Amino acid sequence: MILTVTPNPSLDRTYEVPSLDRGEVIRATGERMDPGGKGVNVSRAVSAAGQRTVAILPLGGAPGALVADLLDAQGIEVAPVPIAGATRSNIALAESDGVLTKINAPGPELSVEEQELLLETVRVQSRDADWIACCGSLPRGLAPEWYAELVARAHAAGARIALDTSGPALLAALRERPDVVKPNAEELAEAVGRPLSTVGDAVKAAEELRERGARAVLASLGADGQLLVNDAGAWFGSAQVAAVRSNVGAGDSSLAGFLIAGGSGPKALASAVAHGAAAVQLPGSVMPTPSDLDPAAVTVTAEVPVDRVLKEPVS
Ligand SMILES: O=P(O)(O)OC[C@@]1(O)O[C@H](CO)[C@@H](O)[C@@H]1O
Repeated sequence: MILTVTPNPSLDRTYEVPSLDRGEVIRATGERMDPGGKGVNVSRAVSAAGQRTVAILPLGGAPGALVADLLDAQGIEVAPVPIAGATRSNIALAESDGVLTKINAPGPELSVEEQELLLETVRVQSRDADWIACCGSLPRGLAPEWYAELVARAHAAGARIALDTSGPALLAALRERPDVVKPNAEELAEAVGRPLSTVGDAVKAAEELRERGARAVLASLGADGQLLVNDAGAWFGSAQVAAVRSNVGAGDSSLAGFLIAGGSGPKALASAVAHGAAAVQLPGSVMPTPSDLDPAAVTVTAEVPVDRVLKEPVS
């Protein structure tokens, strides 16, 4: 079973607009609502793959009730933590030329009691978890060390941890040796405090995260592909993608692909790449089902193209 923890979930609202004109009233040509937050998306992708998952998330207010309804409609098992504040709504503005602008709200503040209940819910649910995926930003009230605490507790209970977060929360958690961390290129560059211009720069940054405690690093490099670095070596994976529709949730789909394929080694990387490539070709944060995957379009190699210049370098 893959357990996911999303401390700061969201009601994701996507508006399709012809173009973004600042200061103008913009009439949307389409809109959709998805239950969101990175761990929630991982659960949606795991469930779409036919594997068991439970999503732990604080839920409150009308947006929280909507998120619960949407997850229920998708058949996702949820362990909700009721909170007094209202779950945030995150907005995505998708322009017709494919450019997407996202506005992520800070989310509600969790009281000390709610934080405790969240940790207790993780403890109870983690009993039959093979993996616990801890994903996304922390809501107000949770200290940057919160994920570190969660990793320590989960390891003590014998579970493996996949962590997808950024900034101080990522850095603080490294010392507890998460089994895999999943930064994107920006998060990787931020973590090591230097720009990334080549695939080799990303390999060096991933090695540095391993030196600081991560057992494995699964880094998504956007259109360039994905990198897996662990104690056995480094692999690079990429896929042919016909047309990108939305990259919202693509990293979450990748992490789900990685975990459902065992969570280590090149086969899991190939599954991560296939899931990420399928997700970007679907609208909003729709997660792929097995029929959306095209494993034949995926290449994974141990000959990492270290000199390759990134299409989307991080300065
Ligand atoms: O603010 P965070 O927690 O970093 O990210 C939240 C979020 O952008 O991540 C998901 C896509 O990965 C969306 O469903 C959601 O809106």
